Amino acid sequence: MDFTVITEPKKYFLIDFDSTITKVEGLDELAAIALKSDPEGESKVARIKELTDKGMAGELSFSESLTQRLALLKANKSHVDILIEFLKENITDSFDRNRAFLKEFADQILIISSGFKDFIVPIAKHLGLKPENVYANTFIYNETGDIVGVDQSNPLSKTGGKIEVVKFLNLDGHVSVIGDGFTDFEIKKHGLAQRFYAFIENVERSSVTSVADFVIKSLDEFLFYNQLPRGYSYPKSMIKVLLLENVHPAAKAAFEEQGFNVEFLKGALDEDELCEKIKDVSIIGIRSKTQITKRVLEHAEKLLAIGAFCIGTNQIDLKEAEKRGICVFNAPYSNTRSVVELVIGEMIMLIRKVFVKSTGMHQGKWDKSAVNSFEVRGKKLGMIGYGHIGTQLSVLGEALGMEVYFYDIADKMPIGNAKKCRSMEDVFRVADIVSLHIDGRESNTHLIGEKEFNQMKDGVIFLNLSRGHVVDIPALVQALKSGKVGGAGVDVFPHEPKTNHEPFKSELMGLENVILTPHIGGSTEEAQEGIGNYVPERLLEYINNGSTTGTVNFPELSLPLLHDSHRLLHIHKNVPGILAKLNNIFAKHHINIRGQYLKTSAEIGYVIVDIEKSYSREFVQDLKSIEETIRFRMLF
Ligand SMILES: NC(=O)c1ccc[n+]([C@@H]2O[C@H](COP(=O)([O-])OP(=O)(O)OC[C@H]3O[C@@H](n4cnc5c(N)ncnc54)[C@H](O)[C@@H]3O)[C@@H](O)[C@H]2O)c1
Ligand SMILES: O=C(O)CC[C@@H](O)C(=O)O
Repeated sequence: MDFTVITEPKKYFLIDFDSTITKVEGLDELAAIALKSDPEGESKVARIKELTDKGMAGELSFSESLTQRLALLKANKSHVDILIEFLKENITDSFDRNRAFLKEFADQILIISSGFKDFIVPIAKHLGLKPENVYANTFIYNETGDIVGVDQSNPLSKTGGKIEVVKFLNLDGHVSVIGDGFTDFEIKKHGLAQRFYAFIENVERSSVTSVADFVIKSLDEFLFYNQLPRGYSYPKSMIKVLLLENVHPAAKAAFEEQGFNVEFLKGALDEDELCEKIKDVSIIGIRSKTQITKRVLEHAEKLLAIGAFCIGTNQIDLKEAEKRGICVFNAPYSNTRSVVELVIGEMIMLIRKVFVKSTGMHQGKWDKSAVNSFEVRGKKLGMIGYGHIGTQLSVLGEALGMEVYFYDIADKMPIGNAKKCRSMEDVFRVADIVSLHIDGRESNTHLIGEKEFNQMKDGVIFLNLSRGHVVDIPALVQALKSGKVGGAGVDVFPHEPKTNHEPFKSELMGLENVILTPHIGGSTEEAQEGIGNYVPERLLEYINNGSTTGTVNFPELSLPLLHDSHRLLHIHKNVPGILAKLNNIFAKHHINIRGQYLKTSAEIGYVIVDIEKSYSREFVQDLKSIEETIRFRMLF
């Protein structure tokens, strides 16, 4: 073989091809293409894959694995052409998004592969790499184009071939090897490279990762560690996302698609567990059970954003999060319809005594009677809280022929014929059905107690699908037992089990005409899917672009997409003079500003500056060292 000896420049990147530059093993895919119409094709392909794995894991000598695979493969030139097109569609994601690096460093990037030049060279060209830097095997074809063997004079067709090739290249400089196989590690093992990076974006082999200097989930990580030009400012695979409380799988998929490192847990975590778990988490997704307290936030050194996969955010210390520069998002609309439908269903069941009758029937009791069973038509529906849910219920209630009354601490415009009341008491005095739709702010704790129940009509139907702590439960129990409240639907409780495996306990259990549901007002497939898409979109917009659209605790800014610039995101304490300090640093370093955005709240300021791509490390250091800085990020 005639290998050109490269001595310049000083840094070399030796990269494996199969399952590293592409998502798949070329020879396995060639087998699948060639054996597509072979009746024993599937078992042959499986056998070929098994042999590939054994070769890559070092369990079978490479030449043995190659010989056995080729014997099973009945391929020809036309199959190779199909394979090339297939591989173009299956470039590993992080290689695809870092084409700029591949092109810029093409002279220093060498593909060292036991695969075949026949398909590697076209892919290398496709990525802007140099065909002359591809070291790989070649097929031997007969005159009709069938693959009949491999060029045996090529050292790469033999066990230890990669070592021999790299020895021959005699590279004078710092050599890094990136690959998924044991034979890649062997280059380093034989002293021919300074570092071996086990590449696990496509496949992870413990025999390889256990011997690696670094295990990298993507090329982004390699480029980040080595401070090389890259498509992402920070590798997404190094950003940990923790999703709790069984949020919809769409959320997990949304983060994984972009290469984030996602951990998904079905239940909630208690404060101690969360304090431990949150230390290396950058994004957390929760529902209503996980309490993100001040103490939890004190442990959350890396946390950038919180996603509440629900409406309520009272489980999060929003002020503390803001102070720490952690942006919180929720899903204000996606489950409102589901709650409203459950309220309607429950009030009909309760006012007709359907639930009591059904329970009786299960015990063999036939009670055909109209006594104390009513229609909702013409009844007065009283709501406390007239927000997203209250207003929707107002419309559906009127559609059922009810008269709607509401009280809200904020000045809300009545929808349809709904009547605005001046106090809760005004609502209680008239309503046949009282439904709570207030938020869970702390001051609403025990908003409804003995005094409030006494203000209601005798036999009133009472519904709480808002938050558990807003009702004094012993007072409700008393009101139900005395008959003051004729029936109740309760979906939310002061203490709710963390998971489906924990038992539920409440003084409301066993009472007549009481529907208890396990906080499922928003738990429909439709609502959960909607939330599972909506919240990750907001979180990703923030992480990738800096936009805080829809935040519940941050200055809200919708930013244009980043184009041909670097974006600086500076979160600081809102005290006078910060903008001047920032601008002085820009002036000192002669930075050309392309766009600047600022929004403040009483507590913090959020400044975004888009600048030209060239600037010094000292400039970044100066920005970070502004005393009032809470958080600083760069995006490109
Ligand atoms: N059961 C469930 O599964 C479920 C599902 C979704 C929402 N929720 C809960 O339902 C509640 C309402 O949700 P939303 O989307 O309509 O919220 P929202 O923020 O749109 O509306 C809440 C309204 O309550 C008003 N309010 C707050 N305190 C009040 C008080 N003391 N007196 C009168 N009005 C008061 C606010 O001004 C606001 O208009 C929230 O607590 C939410 O967490 C529960
Ligand atoms: O799904 C949940 O855990 C909470 C649902 C509901 O209470 C909400 O706030 O949206």
